[in-house]
Amino acid sequence: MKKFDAIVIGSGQGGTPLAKKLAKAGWNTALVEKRFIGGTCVNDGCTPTKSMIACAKTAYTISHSQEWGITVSDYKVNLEKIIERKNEVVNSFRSGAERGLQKTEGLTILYGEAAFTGDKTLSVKLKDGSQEEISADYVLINTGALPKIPDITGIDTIPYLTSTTLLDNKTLPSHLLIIGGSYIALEFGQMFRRFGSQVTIIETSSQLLSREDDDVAAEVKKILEAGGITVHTSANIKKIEQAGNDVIRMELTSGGQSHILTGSHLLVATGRDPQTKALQLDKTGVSTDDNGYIKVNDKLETGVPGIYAFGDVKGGPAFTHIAYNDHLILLKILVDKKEASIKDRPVPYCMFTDPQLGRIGLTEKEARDKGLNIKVACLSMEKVARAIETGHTQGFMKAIVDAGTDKILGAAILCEEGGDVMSVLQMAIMAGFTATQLREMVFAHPLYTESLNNLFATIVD
Ligand SMILES: Cc1cc2nc3c(=O)[nH]c(=O)nc-3n(C[C@H](O)[C@H](O)[C@H](O)COP(=O)(O)OP(=O)(O)OC[C@H]3O[C@@H](n4cnc5c(N)ncnc54)[C@H](O)[C@@H]3O)c2cc1C
Ligand SMILES: NC(=O)c1ccc[n+]([C@@H]2O[C@H](COP(=O)([O-])OP(=O)(O)OC[C@H]3O[C@@H](n4cnc5c(N)ncnc54)[C@H](O)[C@@H]3O)[C@@H](O)[C@H]2O)c1
Repeated sequence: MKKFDAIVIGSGQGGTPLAKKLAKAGWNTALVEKRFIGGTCVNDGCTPTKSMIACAKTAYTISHSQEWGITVSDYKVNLEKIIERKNEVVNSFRSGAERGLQKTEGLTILYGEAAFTGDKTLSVKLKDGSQEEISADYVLINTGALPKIPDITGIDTIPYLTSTTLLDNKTLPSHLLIIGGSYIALEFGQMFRRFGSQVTIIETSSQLLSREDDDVAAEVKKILEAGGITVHTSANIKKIEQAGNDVIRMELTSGGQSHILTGSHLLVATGRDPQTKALQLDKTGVSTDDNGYIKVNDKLETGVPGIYAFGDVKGGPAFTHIAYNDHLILLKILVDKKEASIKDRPVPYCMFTDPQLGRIGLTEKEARDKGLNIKVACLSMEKVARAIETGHTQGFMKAIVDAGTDKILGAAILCEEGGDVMSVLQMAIMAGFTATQLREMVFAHPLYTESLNNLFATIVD
């Protein structure tokens, strides 16, 4: 049995930098990865989707070029080329990360699947079929999540797609049915609509993006529908079946009415399940919740001292920047021997539809549910100079302000580059700036951020 100081399982956005930095700090470290270096973000998530969304935006701009006074007589979407471009970006990110790991002294990479045999001992089924037994004082689990498939009658009889397999599907769907109405459904839905597919989104909740305020969700729905996407909310899918070659038939109710939909392809985008099964956690004292997520405390430690879990596999917000921040917290605790915790850290995020939805802090609903005395600032993008000049007037900016302290509690920025505008507000929140300070701050003209002056002017009594 080979003995290490630390074993990191999974090379996601947390595991890769953590393994590298532990080794650089002098820890004899092993990194176990069963698939590709880089994990979900690089291989199946952020990188490939954002690369393809950029192509979809180009197609959209060309198809609407008349609005800018430019005539383009013809254009064609070449999905194979788009996938090729996406693969080039993914491969460059993956091989860059792999090279960085390979040249790190004190780091052993094991390409295989890890399973616990005891609290601090693991068996790795290597890709060449052999087995390696390893142990360490510290085991750090970063095994991520996989698409969740809901229990719907007939779903197992059809060749459904997931966010992973759709990325390499070289046939443009004539009609893409999408189950789910959150980030994955909306980013892929708009992307494929812009590539030329007919798209229908089927969501079980009463609104898209069920965690967001209803006015934000309604505006997103309006924008998607204006782009030609059909949306069913409050949907209950009764049955799915293959109804002949390339025809998928779905029976559902939505809004109290029965519907029969037919499509050429089906994307299942109903959330993700943690990758904990293969780990054989029953050989350890590590416990999971009812959904299989590993239970950790605010310091990311499981019930077994020395075993930690971080990133998506621990549950909570599933974003790359959260997995990355988890690794920084672990480094502080393990290497620097300092106090650090995930408690009360900001959780910004951005949905990469067009326009983007940048989000930070409390929603209006969350603030009201907490009984806070708030003011709500809201500015339509139709009143923003930069948006009018560039022709991006869909959406609005909204901020929640504490009526007593004038401090900003949260924001939803639904506009072109909404993620970046949200990040400016995130820094303002962290710095403790007031709404009045932002209303009076000098921003360069004509930027989207300049409109923060006008956004906060909407709540002046
Ligand atoms: C389509 C899509 C788009 C997304 N877009 C965004 C976005 O724009 N912004 C954003 O912030 N987030 C986005 N996300 C979420 C983001 O990708 C994840 O939150 C992030 O990748 C989680 O990283 P992680 O380090 O927890 O795990 P992962 O990146 O999932 O890595 C886990 C790794 O562990 C390996 N592994 C699992 N089990 C074992 C085992 N037993 N032995 C060895 N190795 C194992 C896996 O092969 C994998 O490589 C997106 C996700 C998807 C699916
Ligand atoms: N831009 C980003 O940051 C980004 C982009 C994509 C994914 N992600 C991450 O990936 C994770 C997974 O995303 P997701 O969109 O799959 O999951 P999600 O958990 O956010 O949403 C799943 C949606 O599917 C719906 N649903 C579940 N079962 C259904 C059914 N039977 N019929 C109809 N609808 C059903 C739910 O009500 C929910 O709206 C997210 O947690 C997110 O953090 C992030």
